[in-house]
Amino acid sequence: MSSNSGIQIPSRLPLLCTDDGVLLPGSTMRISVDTARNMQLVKSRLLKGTSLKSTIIGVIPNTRDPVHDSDELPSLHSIGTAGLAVQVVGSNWPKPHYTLLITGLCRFRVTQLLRERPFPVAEVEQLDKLEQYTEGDQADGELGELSLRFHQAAVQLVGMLDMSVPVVAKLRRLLDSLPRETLPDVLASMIRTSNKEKLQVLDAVDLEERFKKALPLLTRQIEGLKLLQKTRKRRPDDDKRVGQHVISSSSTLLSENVFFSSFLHRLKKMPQSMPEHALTRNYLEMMVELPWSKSTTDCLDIRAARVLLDNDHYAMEKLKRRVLEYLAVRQLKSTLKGPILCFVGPPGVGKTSVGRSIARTLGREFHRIALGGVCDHSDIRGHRRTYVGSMPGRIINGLKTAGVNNPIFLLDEVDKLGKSPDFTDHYLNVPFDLSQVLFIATANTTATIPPALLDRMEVLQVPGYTQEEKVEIAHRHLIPHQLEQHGLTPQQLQIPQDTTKDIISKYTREAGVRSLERKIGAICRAVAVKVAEGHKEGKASLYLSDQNTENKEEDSGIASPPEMPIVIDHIALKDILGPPVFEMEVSERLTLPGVAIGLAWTPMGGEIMFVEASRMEGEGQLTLTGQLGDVMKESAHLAISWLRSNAKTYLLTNGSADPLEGTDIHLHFPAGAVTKDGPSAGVTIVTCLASLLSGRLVRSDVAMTGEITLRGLVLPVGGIKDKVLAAHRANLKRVIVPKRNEKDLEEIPAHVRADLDFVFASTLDEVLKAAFDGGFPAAVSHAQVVSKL
Ligand SMILES: Nc1ncnc2c1ncn2[C@@H]1O[C@H](COP(=O)(O)OP(=O)(O)OP(=O)(O)O)[C@@H](O)[C@H]1O
Repeated sequence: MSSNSGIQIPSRLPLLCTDDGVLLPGSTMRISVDTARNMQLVKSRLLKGTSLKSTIIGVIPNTRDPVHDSDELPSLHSIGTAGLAVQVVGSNWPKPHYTLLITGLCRFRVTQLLRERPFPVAEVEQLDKLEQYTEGDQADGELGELSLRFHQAAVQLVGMLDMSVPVVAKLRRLLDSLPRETLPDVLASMIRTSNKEKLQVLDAVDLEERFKKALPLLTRQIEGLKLLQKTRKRRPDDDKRVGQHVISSSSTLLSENVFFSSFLHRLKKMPQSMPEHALTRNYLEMMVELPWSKSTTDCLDIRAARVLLDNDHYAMEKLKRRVLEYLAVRQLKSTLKGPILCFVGPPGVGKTSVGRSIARTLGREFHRIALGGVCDHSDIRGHRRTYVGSMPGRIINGLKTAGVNNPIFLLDEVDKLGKSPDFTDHYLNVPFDLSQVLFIATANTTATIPPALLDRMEVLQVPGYTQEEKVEIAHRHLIPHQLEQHGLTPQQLQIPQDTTKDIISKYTREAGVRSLERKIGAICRAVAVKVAEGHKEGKASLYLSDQNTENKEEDSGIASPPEMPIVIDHIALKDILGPPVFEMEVSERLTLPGVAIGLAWTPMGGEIMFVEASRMEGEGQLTLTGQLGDVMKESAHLAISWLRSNAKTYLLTNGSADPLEGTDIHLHFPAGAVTKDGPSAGVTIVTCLASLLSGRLVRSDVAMTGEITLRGLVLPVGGIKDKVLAAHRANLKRVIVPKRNEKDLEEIPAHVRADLDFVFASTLDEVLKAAFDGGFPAAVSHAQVVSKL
């Protein structure tokens, strides 16, 4: 029965012979292609063709044993399914082949084989009317009764599955929306059936016969399920597993079918180009899989939340307090649209893990969206659907992964975004209600967050940790966590606090605790090996005298258990982690005039920064190296100008009116790979140059920060807490900070403050006095001044 109206498939179709499955109309199947004929078909029809027609091919099941190497065309089955190739993926591994994603459209019969090479092409007769799927009118008589019974059985089957599995719920909705005559094909390809049984359904050209062939398959599945449910002990997850078992590979197929009718409808009207079809198909699939109305229920108990946050995180009091306030407000007024919280701080200080805890306290799904490296809006908002290879954006993909419409999204590294994102998805092109989603953002710095986005967020600073805080975090969280990860117990491995301090100061240099956690992991691995090997000796010797212990074991023939607990002392630490990576280098570098230590703030936390200067004969030129930004270069020029104009006061003239006369100065900021900018190095540059010009050494235990003016004033700068912590980490004793930053010291833990001698400077004169032993200028014997003025 050839169709007179609606969509007609071409009367000549290239034939793809499949060995591994039967494609039925209304289902989607992946077909692997590697025989010469099929490969040829893909190459010359699917990859070269541009019209819609060229993407429709005939898929014929191979009913005989495949004879791959033979040049003979296998005997072809006379009935096949016309399919639309929606995706072609090629690969050369393990051998050249293509994988096709094909959606079945309708049955056809081969009336005449026109040619066999390079791939078979046949004259075909279309058997199913395509538009019958869209009409959906109910049949009467035996057919009507059969279709009713079939529908009831299908409903019964779905009723036995767990409705909370999204794919099952989808299937349930489908059963009512799909025309009944499509059900035999759709269900036969979803439930467990052999290829032979599918073939019988395919061969049932007559609709009534098709219902008759497919109904027993459905009934068998129902009986099988009943048996399975009876014999299994009823555990809570059972139904779910059964559900997944039955419809395991059918999710693509389901979504395919929901919109199958409208899909075909659009197919009729669409420009005849293959990419458009593939795109529409992917789009529909995405639309169906999105959690439009599925959500979790918030279960917020502020007291429990506080306990959980405290249990998960040491210190970070300010942040935890703000998070609790935020949650409390949400609890009181759930409709309130709070700000987007943005945690800003160096890597490894627990920003992500606080986000995770918030999700746990609320009982929400958590999904992290990495924005680092996103340079294009389309990454977040998706591509317009009309582009070939277009994809939905990360937000929409995240929703699909989370499976609910109210997850917590952690927008990681919003500072690495080029521009301000807008969250309407281009690909979806219909608004998805994101009002239920709770967004939390993280960033290393606010400086590069797009202003429009920063405006909508409440920034919460998460500063780096002091050495003491790190020791606590290590002993309360990181060590127990790593022990558990490596299957060890505190009775097997102990890391004393002194060892932890050594790890922190000699093997890591970071504001957070990420490397620290990694080093602890390395220790656990080393110990786990020893425990598993069943060594006899514990402590340091465990790592040093492997050969002896092995010999002893060989002698006795039995591996004896290690002496517990294995305690990691300094020697064992060195054995496992190697020689210390960071030795204190500060004093060594300050043995010549023209070196001073500044304090820099970077997105990674605070750092000490050396500034070096040297002079040579020349014409008063200033050379700057070390990847400096414009602001930093300006600071250098300001510093030179101020020193020139105050040379007399500080006895720097060295015999001429201008200390730079006949002299070139080279100012270098080591660690050239890192771009440095900002005004806060001003005081350090002045000190470094004053040292160079005076020939006096800067105190080796002093670090400083502050912006300067031409008139020698010291202006306040940012990042004081991180900078002071860096100075403390480097074991420096005196820190010179701008007077107007004095208030910022409140944030610094008392024990750190107690270790340091702070000098609050409002003029450069005060800076220089504090930076040099005995003040500046002091009676310097070699700086005999002969003023020409
Ligand atoms: N205050 C803390 N208490 C307990 N554990 C912490 C604390 N801070 C960090 N950690 C632990 O340190 C590890 C790194 O933290 P996390 O990944 O959350 O850092 P992050 O700030 O998000 O880093 P990034 O910005 O690089 O993603 C985690 O295992 C986390 O649990």
